[in-house]
Amino acid sequence: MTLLVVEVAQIIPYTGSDSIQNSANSLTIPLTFFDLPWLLFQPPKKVFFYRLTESTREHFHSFILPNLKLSLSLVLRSYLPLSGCLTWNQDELKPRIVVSQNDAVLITIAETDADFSLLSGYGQRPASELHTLTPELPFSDDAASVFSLQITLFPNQGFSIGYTAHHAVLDGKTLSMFMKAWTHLCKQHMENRVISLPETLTPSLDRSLVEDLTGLDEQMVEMVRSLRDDKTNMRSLSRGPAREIEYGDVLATFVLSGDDVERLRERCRSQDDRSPLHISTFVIAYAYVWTCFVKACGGNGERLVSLLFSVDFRTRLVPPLPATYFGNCISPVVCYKRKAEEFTGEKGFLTAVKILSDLVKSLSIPGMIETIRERFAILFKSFGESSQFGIVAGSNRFGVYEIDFGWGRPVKVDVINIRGELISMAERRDESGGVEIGMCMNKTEMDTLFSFFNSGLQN
Ligand SMILES: CC(C)(COP(=O)(O)OP(=O)(O)OC[C@H]1O[C@@H](n2cnc3c(N)ncnc32)[C@H](O)[C@@H]1OP(=O)(O)O)[C@@H](O)C(=O)NCCC(=O)NCCSC(=O)CC(=O)O
Repeated sequence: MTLLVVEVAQIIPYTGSDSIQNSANSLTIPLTFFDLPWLLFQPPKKVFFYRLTESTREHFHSFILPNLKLSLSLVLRSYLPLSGCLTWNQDELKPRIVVSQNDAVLITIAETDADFSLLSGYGQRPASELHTLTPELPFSDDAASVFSLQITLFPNQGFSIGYTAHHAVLDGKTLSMFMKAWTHLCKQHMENRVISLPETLTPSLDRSLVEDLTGLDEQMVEMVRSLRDDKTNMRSLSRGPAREIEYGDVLATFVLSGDDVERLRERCRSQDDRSPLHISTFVIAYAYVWTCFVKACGGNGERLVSLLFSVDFRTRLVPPLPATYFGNCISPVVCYKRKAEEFTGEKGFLTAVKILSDLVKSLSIPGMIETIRERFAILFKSFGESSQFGIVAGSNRFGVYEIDFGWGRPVKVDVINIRGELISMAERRDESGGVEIGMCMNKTEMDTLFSFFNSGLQN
């Protein structure tokens, strides 16, 4: 495939015709202890595919692109931090997001001759081609961009919107809310309606809502510093290199229908009717794909494996944060060092369900936030100690298939920064109750995984 960059534009938050309003586009907000550990992670990358019957170059450049750009500028007015950057001054404990007048979101406009139907499908797709649909997110020691976009035309087929975001600035829930807000304003603009965001899509930037009563900010900063490879610049905002995509890697989407989930739920109940299990769609889907993955990896059954997922604490804090809180309000929960053979036997799926069920149930135990630093520290220490470390990006609650700019819902949404046991999850596009699971690995491993996945559903 070839990808031609047509334009690199900067979109600044809309200020109207009144130049005095420009000063309203300046902002400084500190990171919280929820944000700080994510300085050590690679940025999330997602691609939304939109199929269009009319996607000639002419229509794309004269109609679609101007509407996307203008509505982006409009929505950035409410989502100012996205146009800024992270900085970490010598006299400050922690980094902050700084937005100055005329700061902008970098947007790359490209055109590709790749096969839209292939890349936006569910089967095995070349990971290297999918990666070309998301932009770089510039960073240096002194400053790191927060958010960048790439809009790619597949002439006469459709277009994709890919983003790369700084994880220390916002989590998946905020990113989904932003995308929905952008679509909301795009549709209002195209229909010549009054431009305004509903409360549910208006972010709350109020950092005073996240109280640090026990010095967690300082503890998190210390932890982040101790884990940096480069000890010469303790305030560096550089990140290590992203995991290389390997030649021959393919990304595929595994689907569990609502009926599949229900059958798997029944399988748990029939194997264990004593323990009160938390058998949500999320638990069933993660447990099922995890057991298939561990089986597909083969190898020594004694090897140690761990599994983790992120929890949204907005509704779990006392008092809760607004659902519209902008930033990170997530923290991982983990089951460490189980033997792989626990997941490969007849009761492997039930074992995984019980572990995940216990982790979800543990969330109601007081002290989850007070111990957040210790829990992250143990996590970072343990990364190298397990052969496989299951992690879920995304969620089956983000409603990504509702992200419709006015030309129809996306035909497909993919998390791109996944590989191996870092998997992604989303709800099904055309059915409530099911799940889509993204995975990326080499083709031979993927074939093996597919066969475990499909045969396991037929039992
Ligand atoms: C901890 C959890 C994973 C546990 O999920 P569960 O689904 O098992 O448990 P739960 O208590 O939330 O929901 C249990 C049941 O309650 C009901 N229920 C609860 N909340 C609901 C909601 N918002 N919409 C619809 N149903 C809901 C459902 O019936 C569900 O069962 P049923 O489902 O069977 O109907 C989740 O609560 C959570 O916090 N999810 C968000 C994780 C997150 O933000 N990840 C992104 C990380 S950032 C990232 O990765 C970057 C990026 O994305 O870009």
